[in-house]
Amino acid sequence: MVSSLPKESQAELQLFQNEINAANPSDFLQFSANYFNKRLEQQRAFLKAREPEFKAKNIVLFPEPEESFSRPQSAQSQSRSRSSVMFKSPFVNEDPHSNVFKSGFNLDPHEQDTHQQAQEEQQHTREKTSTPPLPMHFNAQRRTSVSGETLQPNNFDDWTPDHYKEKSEQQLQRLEKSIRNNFLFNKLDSDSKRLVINCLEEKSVPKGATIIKQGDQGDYFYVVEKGTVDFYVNDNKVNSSGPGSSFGELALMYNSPRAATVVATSDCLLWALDRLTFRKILLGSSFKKRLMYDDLLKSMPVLKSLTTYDRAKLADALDTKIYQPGETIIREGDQGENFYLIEYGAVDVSKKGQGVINKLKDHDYFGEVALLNDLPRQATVTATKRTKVATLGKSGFQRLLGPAVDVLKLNDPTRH
Ligand SMILES: Nc1ncnc2c1ncn2[C@@H]1O[C@@H]2COP(=O)(O)O[C@H]2[C@H]1O
Ligand SMILES: Nc1ncnc2c1ncn2[C@@H]1O[C@@H]2COP(=O)(O)O[C@H]2[C@H]1O
Repeated sequence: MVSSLPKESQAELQLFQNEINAANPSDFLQFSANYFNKRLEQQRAFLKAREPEFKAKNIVLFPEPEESFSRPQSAQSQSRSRSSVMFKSPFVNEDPHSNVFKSGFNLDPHEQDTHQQAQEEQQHTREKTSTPPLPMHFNAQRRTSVSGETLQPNNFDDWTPDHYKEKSEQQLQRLEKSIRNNFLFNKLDSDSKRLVINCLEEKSVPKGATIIKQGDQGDYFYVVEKGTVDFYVNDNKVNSSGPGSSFGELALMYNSPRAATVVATSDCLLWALDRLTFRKILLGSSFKKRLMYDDLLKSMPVLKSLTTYDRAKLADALDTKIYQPGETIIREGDQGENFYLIEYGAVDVSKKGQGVINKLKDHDYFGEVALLNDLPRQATVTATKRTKVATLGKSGFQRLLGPAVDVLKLNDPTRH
């Protein structure tokens, strides 16, 4: 860490370091460029929402470019103004390299990995450092976009949060209680959290009212402050939930029709977040894992029987690990703790006295035998290439695989 830097910059570097440790990217520069542009976008969105507040204090966050250059200025002041107000990212459209970035940026979904632990560390670090004061020459207008961001399909440049309304102290206290244990909000850094909180709209719903109808288009995501709701899929009750829980994310995430009908089973007080803010802020952070693992989970034949909802819940529980060639992932005779899905790479399965008995690759799985049968590991699994796996802990394995467990049992390689 460069100790001469201001405290905020040091905190920022620490966050970055955490992300790097967790993702272990093979293309460091690509990863870094994406990371910092994302941070810039988040900061921009946060400030855009608070623009009126700053205007009232005569602070211009988003200066008009013409304004900056139309007034006659001394050479000295002009050059100062150019560098401070019109700072231009090297990745703007006119840059000769920009086409390279535009066409080649979505390289490898592998580089967008983030580890839950790192996110929690990030949250922890940010919680400790309050919103940094604006630097003297701060310019919120600076360009941020470089890549086709797969996780955040719309561009922040075109977006202002329409539903932004500073909450009263009393509302904030209530909200703090409702979202304290909601993992979606715990994943947000403090700026984004504040932005989301101020974009939430309060909605009272009487007992018996239908809040969401299966098949409808998605408009809002909901957090329950008070009351209880039931979920119905094709008229069958599948779930219920209460204060602190949230629902209505699937249609907004996947641009799909509502997957369930949601009915209030008591008078409810809800907080609603509009579709666009949800996609801009929550999708890329709180639901990052769902998007990150979506392709993998969809492509695995063993998981074909899972619904979108099941897959989403499963993705929430996954973690990523990368193994280098020659590394042992599972050792025969050990206790089983995890189930593994291979995102990419190759592994050998071997048994004492028998040598290699199986070879597995992209989109195969392993580690299920010990968990299904409560046995020690039945074989050793070793990476033969750089291998990236998604891991699911024992309790998640028992809770979240639903009908896929029957398929795993049927395919158990030790059955005969
Ligand atoms: N078993 C379930 N299947 C589908 N959706 C569910 C289920 N249980 C809860 N839900 C929630 O119900 C919501 C209905 O709207 P969405 O499809 O947008 O998002 C859905 C989920 O948040
Ligand atoms: N023929 C095999 N015998 C035992 N395990 C195998 C075989 N082929 C693949 N495997 C995988 O190797 C894993 C070793 O750990 P588990 O016994 O938990 O689960 C095992 C299976 O997922």
